[in-house]
Amino acid sequence: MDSAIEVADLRKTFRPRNAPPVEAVRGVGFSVGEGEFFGILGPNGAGKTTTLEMIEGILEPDGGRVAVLGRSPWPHSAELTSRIGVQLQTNAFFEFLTVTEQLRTYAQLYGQPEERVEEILDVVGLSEHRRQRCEKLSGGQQQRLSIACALIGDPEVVFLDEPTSALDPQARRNMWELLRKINAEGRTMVLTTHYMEEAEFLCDRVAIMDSGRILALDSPASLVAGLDAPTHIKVGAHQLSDAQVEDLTDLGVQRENGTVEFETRDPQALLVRLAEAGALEGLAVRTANLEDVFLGVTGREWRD
Ligand SMILES: Nc1ncnc2c1ncn2[C@@H]1O[C@H](COP(=O)(O)OP(=O)(O)OP(=O)(O)O)[C@@H](O)[C@H]1O
Repeated sequence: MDSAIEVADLRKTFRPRNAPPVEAVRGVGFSVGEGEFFGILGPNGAGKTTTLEMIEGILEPDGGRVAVLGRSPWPHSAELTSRIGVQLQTNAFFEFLTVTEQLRTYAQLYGQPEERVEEILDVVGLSEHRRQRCEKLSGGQQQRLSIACALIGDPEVVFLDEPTSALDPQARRNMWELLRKINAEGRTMVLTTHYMEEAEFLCDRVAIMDSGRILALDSPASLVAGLDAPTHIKVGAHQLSDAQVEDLTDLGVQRENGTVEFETRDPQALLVRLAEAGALEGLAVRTANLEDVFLGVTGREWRD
């Protein structure tokens, strides 16, 4: 796969006037293949936005190299700008414009024909709201409009900074479907998120970032498989005597709020024995996920 983005040893330190310097990005490197859906996952303050802005050409790096479609994004080149799409923060819309007027303005800036506006309204599912003023849209609709602005120039690479923050779970799912569709058109996607589930659902590969560094990078499935973590099986505690719990315990057991949770490396055998004991009520099985990967690489619990 040819790469759309190459990043090597990227660094940025902020030097606020009345506060100590903040080393936001401390030597980050990765490449993103053409057509890949790439995610940067990390908690608040990990350095995701700073990294993204240096790749987009919004922020000048202190050190390291970035190439997007074979070109350096800093200083700005109009040629590169026309080939990338950057999702706007939703509060960055032109004031007092309707959805159509907003998109028409962007279409003109990108030298796109008028028809492109209708096309994009359809892609992001905002056709019905075309005459609505931007500030009157719901949170989810505003996020869709910001993605429409990023797509209007028909970009090869699309950058999304936490595109589903502040959305309710249903709107988030709808947004995931939209982002998948955009990626399926052959566009390279780079997304930052602090939602594990989002990274797991959307991304071909994920870089886990914390304190300005990338601590792990692979497909979500490989990151989880690499952990070799046990499976957790939970059932209602009232179904088992203490002796039975002791007998069934493999790696460990935890009791909480009327449940008993076993940790095991042989979930199949444990499930059979629980079935034999007639103790499957309230059954919940949890295999390892990216949360466990984060714990594994940082030693800290993940908090959204
Ligand atoms: N302009 C700035 N001046 C000073 N410090 C900054 C500036 N921008 C970011 N930082 C600091 O750099 C660090 C990384 O910030 P960044 O916004 O890149 O993190 P993030 O992973 O995107 O977090 P979030 O999910 O909260 O947006 C944080 O400690 C932040 O406070």
